[in-house]
Amino acid sequence: MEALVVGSQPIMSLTEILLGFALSCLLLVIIKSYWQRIPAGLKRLPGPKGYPLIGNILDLGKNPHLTLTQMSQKYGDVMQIYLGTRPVLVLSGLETIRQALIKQGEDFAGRPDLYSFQFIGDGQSLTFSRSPAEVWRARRKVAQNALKVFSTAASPTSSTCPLEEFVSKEADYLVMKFQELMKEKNSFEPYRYLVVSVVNVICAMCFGRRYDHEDQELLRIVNLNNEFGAAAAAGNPADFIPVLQYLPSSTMKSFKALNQQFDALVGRIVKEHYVSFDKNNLRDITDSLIDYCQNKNMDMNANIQLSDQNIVHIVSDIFGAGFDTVTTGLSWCLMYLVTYPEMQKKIQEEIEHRWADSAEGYISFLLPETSAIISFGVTSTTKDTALNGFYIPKETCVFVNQWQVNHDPKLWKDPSAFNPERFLAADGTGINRAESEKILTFGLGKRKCIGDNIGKWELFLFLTILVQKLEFSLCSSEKVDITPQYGLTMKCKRCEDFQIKPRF
Ligand code: HEM
Repeated sequence: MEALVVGSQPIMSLTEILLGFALSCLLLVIIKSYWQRIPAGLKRLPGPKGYPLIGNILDLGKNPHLTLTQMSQKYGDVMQIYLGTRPVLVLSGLETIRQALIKQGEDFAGRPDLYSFQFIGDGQSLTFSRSPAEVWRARRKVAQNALKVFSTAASPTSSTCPLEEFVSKEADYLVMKFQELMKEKNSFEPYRYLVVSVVNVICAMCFGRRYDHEDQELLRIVNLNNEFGAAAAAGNPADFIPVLQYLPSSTMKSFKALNQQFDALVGRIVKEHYVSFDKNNLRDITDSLIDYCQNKNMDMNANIQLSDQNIVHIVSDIFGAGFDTVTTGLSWCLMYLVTYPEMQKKIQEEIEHRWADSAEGYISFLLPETSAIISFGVTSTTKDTALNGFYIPKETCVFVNQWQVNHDPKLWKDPSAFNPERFLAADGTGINRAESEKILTFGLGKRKCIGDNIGKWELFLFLTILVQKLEFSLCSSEKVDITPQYGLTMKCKRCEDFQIKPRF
């Protein structure tokens, strides 16, 4: 090999020179990815230093919501961490979050291009895909419309809306089932029964059918979604360290498989709907989407077309988003009612004496206190932007720390204490709107949950019927641990010690 020679001494071989050059290039690429040019007048995002390649992943620990809340006290409401090699903007503080998601809503309305998102709904999901803004907006509108028709409009055969009918049926089933379990075992764990009932409600809305609680197809749906929740909560390292996408991963393999199974299942039900579809008798959300699709396809001026496959994805999205959240909210409510029996008594008295206006009563204070169950919202920036004077490039992944807002001592007196009465209006009549609007449950702005009213209404109805007919308590006098378990939805620990007494 030729060598660089000074006098008679070679000081560097050509191989060494090439290697040095390659390393310098690599170093430059790494520095460039961490070091961005900041436009004049704006500041660089503050945040903790991370390790090369893994960034701050190890700092997050088992409770990222708590760690990031702590970090925000040091670095502020707008800070940047690194997960692997990906910069992530973390937003805290209600005013900062309102500024970003509402006042600058268009800038923060994207979804990040996480590797795992492309396997949800074949990369076409309404919730997770990165489809162009106008396509996402049109699909969101279609989904909102379909939800409205089957959740709030009066059904032709009844004075109540379909959602009310579905929930009443399921709540009555639960009342019967809990009594049966008491006879058999003297105590029970409620979550596994609540989840099947909540799935049945969303099945009734989406597919017009109620399943028997032992039905194998229903249990498969429940299991697939439990697995999805577990995979999402565990986090996927390949989303943040791209090189891992090319290595075999058993977690990723089962995540892909369960998404395919879920789509195949919904696809089959949608196909059956096409066969029996009758334009003059729309039975459920799936029919309403098919109808929309056919009308749009006939309308040559329609700028956004919905394919049959898109229908499958919209139904899957509504279905997937609508039951883990509601079940978790409901199980928290029951957990608090057995932990604070005096609250249960108040609700029961109120239901008996003021049934008609109980929507403004104790349950409506209990719900915001117990159903703020989402730790983080996850969005991304759609263009280069600025927030609170900091520069934020296009396509930055954004974590919205909802947990921090819901436990912020600047917003709440004694934030960790159970105190539904914080939502009571000063004159003692009804709910204090300004206070309840400070709670972040359903996100804010362009990406806000489209099922918020359904979710609230469902929780209210389930709870009212259950508490009216049953008295819930725990069989052991030991204090239960009600520390939330970290996940995108924060769950309570399963508890086998529930018992009930029928009230009439
Ligand atoms: C207590 C119950 C619920 C909670 C706490 C909840 C919470 C949320 C949150 C935090 C988001 C994300 C907002 C963001 O990205 O900033 C969301 C999105 C969404 N939710 Fe809900 N949700 C609930 C019930 C429901 C129900 C019942 C449905 C449907 C029937 C639903 C459908 C959706 C959909 C489709 C999205 C995605 C919207 C989009 O990306 O444009 N949710 N929800």
